Amino acid sequence: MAPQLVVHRDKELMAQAAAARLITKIVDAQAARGSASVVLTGGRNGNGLLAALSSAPARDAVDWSRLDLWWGDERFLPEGDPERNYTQARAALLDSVPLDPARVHPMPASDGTFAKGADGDGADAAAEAYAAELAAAAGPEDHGPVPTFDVLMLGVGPDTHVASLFPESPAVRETDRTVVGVHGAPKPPPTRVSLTLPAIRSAREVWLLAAGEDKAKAAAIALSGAGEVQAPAAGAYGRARTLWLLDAAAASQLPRDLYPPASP
Ligand SMILES: O=C1O[C@H](COP(=O)(O)O)[C@@H](O)[C@H](O)[C@H]1O
Repeated sequence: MAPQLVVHRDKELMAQAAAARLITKIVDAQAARGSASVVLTGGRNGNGLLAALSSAPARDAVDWSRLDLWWGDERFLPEGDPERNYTQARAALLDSVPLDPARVHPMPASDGTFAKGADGDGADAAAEAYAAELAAAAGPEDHGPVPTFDVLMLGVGPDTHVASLFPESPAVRETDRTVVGVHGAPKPPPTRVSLTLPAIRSAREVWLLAAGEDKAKAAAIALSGAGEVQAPAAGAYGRARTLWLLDAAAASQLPRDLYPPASP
């Protein structure tokens, strides 16, 4: 199924429109199934969306107590570290809405249970634990050891990485496990935990967020038929829908058949 593209004027508008879209999705899923499940992304665009959601008047339409939150990846750092995706999501939105703590599923931190030990940096064990948490939440109606998320969001990195799946890395080649430890990532911090492409593809809808000029080349490559090992964003798609949400700067290098220039 071909991805759908929506291009907004600038990154602020993109964040606001994506937040409005997410509110509607969550409300619809809660009406249809009683609860909703969303996978959050880190990075500038993901946090921009959460901040926009936090100030959206319609945010009170969501029943926050019936929302399951998961993460697509995490920077494997101590609890509370300002660079952790979880810490940033809390600051942008989560601390200001009445979530049910039992339904919030951050990826493990690098201190505590999964602290560095004789068997390595702990990220592989943390990944295994998160995979088990996902498997426990999956039901018979799901298609495997991961729940069928309503929406899974991914920021697109300037090098086409999504979650912590970097081009040509072992993690992007993973076909069996749903969550992996990532070692030696080219973007700091080097140690991370990430959903794999098979886990990402279990979502009903996958939304890729790309705003800013530094995302233009990545969007053009991923949407022009590149392979997923070279361009991980190309391998991120949902069961029912794949949606690229861009701003005009990130869309500026797209092939004309995908994003024709506006008529004069
Ligand atoms: O490190 C990460 O980067 C990507 C992209 O971030 P951005 O700031 O370039 O938008 C993000 O999607 C991922 O969750 C995060 O861990």
